[in-house]
Amino acid sequence: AMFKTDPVRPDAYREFERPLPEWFRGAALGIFVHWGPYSVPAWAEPTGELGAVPREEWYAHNPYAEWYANTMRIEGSPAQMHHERVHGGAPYDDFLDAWKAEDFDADEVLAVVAATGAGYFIPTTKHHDGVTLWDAPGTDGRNTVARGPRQDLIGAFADATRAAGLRFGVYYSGGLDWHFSGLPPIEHDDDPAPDDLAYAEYAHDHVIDLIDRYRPDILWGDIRWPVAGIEPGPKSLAHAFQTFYERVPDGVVNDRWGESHWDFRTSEYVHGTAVEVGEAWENTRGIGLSFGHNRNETNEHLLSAHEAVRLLVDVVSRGGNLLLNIGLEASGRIPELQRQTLEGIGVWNRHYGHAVVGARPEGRMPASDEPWIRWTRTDDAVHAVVDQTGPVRLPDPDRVLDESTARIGERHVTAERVDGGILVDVEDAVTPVAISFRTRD
Ligand SMILES: C[C@@H]1N[C@H](CNC(=O)c2cc3ccccc3o2)[C@@H](O)[C@H](O)[C@@H]1O
Repeated sequence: AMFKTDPVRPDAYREFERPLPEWFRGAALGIFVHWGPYSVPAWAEPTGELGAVPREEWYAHNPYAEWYANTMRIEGSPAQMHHERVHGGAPYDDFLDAWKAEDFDADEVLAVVAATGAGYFIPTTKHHDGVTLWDAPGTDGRNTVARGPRQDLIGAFADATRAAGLRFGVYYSGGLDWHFSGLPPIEHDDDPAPDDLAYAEYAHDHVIDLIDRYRPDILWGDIRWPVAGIEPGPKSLAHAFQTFYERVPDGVVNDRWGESHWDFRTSEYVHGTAVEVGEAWENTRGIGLSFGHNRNETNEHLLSAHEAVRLLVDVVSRGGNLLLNIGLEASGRIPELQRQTLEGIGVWNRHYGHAVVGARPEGRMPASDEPWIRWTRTDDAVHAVVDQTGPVRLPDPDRVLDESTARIGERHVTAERVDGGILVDVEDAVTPVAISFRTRD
C-alpha cells in the first residue's frame, strides 16, 4: 500500500539506531511549511480532517490543497471543474511560472515561527508534484531557482532558521513524484507509486544534495521510500542515512522512509495509538484541514489558538511533539487566520512554555476529559494544565507534591489538600493554565 504500513527494521538498517537526542525530545513544538506551485490555485474542498473522511471520497474531494495536481486530473472532480472554469484547464506547470513569491521574506516568516516557541522548522523541499524549492540535480529547470520565484527558497529558509536559533529540517516526498513517475492520478490508497531504481537513485541524489548544502537537523521523509532504494547499493537509502549521520551526528529522521529506519514515529491528524507511545513520536497536521494554503478554508475549518494549545499540551503530556503546519500564500505571506493561531500559541508559551518545553509525561492519563486536565513533568516540577478558572480540584497525583509550592507562572498561589485532591484557586489566567508544583522526592 502507498501509505506507510508499520515499518520493520531490516538488519541492514540496525546500525543507524541511536538514542533520541534531547534537543528533539524536549522541543514540544515544531512548525511545518507547505509551499509550492499548488499555492497559486490554493484550492481544495474543505471536506474534513484526514481520518474523518471516508477513504472512497478522499481522493476526488481531497482537502489537501497541495494535492491539486492530482485532484484536478480526476474525471468529474470538483477540482477538475474548478480548474477548467478558473484556469482554463491550463497545464499544472503554468502555476510554477505564475508563482512569484513577491512578498517572501524568510526572516519575517521565521520571526513568526520563533515567536510561537517552536524548537524546529521544516519546509517542503519537494512535494508530490516533483517541483524542488532548490536547484536540485536532475530537475532540468523544473525548480524555483530556474523558474517562478527564481530563488533558492530552501537556502533562504535554512539561513533564517539558524539566525532565529531554531533547528532546521527538510521535508522530502520520497514515496510520490507525479512528474517523474508520469502515472495516472491516484484515486485509491493502493494505487501504484514510483518504485524503480532510476527514481530511487534520483531521489537519493536529492537527499544527498540537501544534506551537503543545508546540513538539516531533521530528514522528514513522506509516504515511504522507493522499494528499489531500500536494497544495498551505492545510491541506497542506507548510504543516504550514513551520509546524514556522518554530517549531522545529532540529526534525526522520521518513520516514513519505507521498511528501513527511524528515530521518531509520526501520526497525521488522527492520533495513531501504535505510534504514540514512549517519547519518540510526533503528531503533524495543518492549522486547518490542508497543508497547502486553501483559500476555501474559513475560521470554522481552522484550529483556534485555544484549540491548538490544548492539542500541544495533550501531545506533550503523552510524550510527543506537535508539528503544526503553515500553508504559505503564493506571495510568501502567512495567511492572516493562520497567523492569528500562531500568535496565540506564542502568547500561551510565553506564560506557560515552562510546562511543555523540555517536559516529559507525568505518567498518568486522565480518566475523562471532564474537567480537561493534562500533567507534565520537568526536572524538579510537576505541572497540571487545566482549562478553567476559579476553584479547581486536582485529583490527587501519585507523585508526592509539595502543594505549598503551587505557582501559576511566576505567581505563588494557595493550594490545600482536600479529600483526595488538591484545591487551587485559579484567578484571571490565560487558559489553559499550567499549575506548577515542586516535587518532594
Ligand atoms: C504531511 C502530509 N503527508 C501526507 C502523506 N501522509 C502520509 O504518508 C501518512 C499519513 C499517515 C497517517 C498516520 C501515520 C502515518 C502516516 O503517513 C501528504 O500526502 C500530504 O500532502 C502532506 O505532505
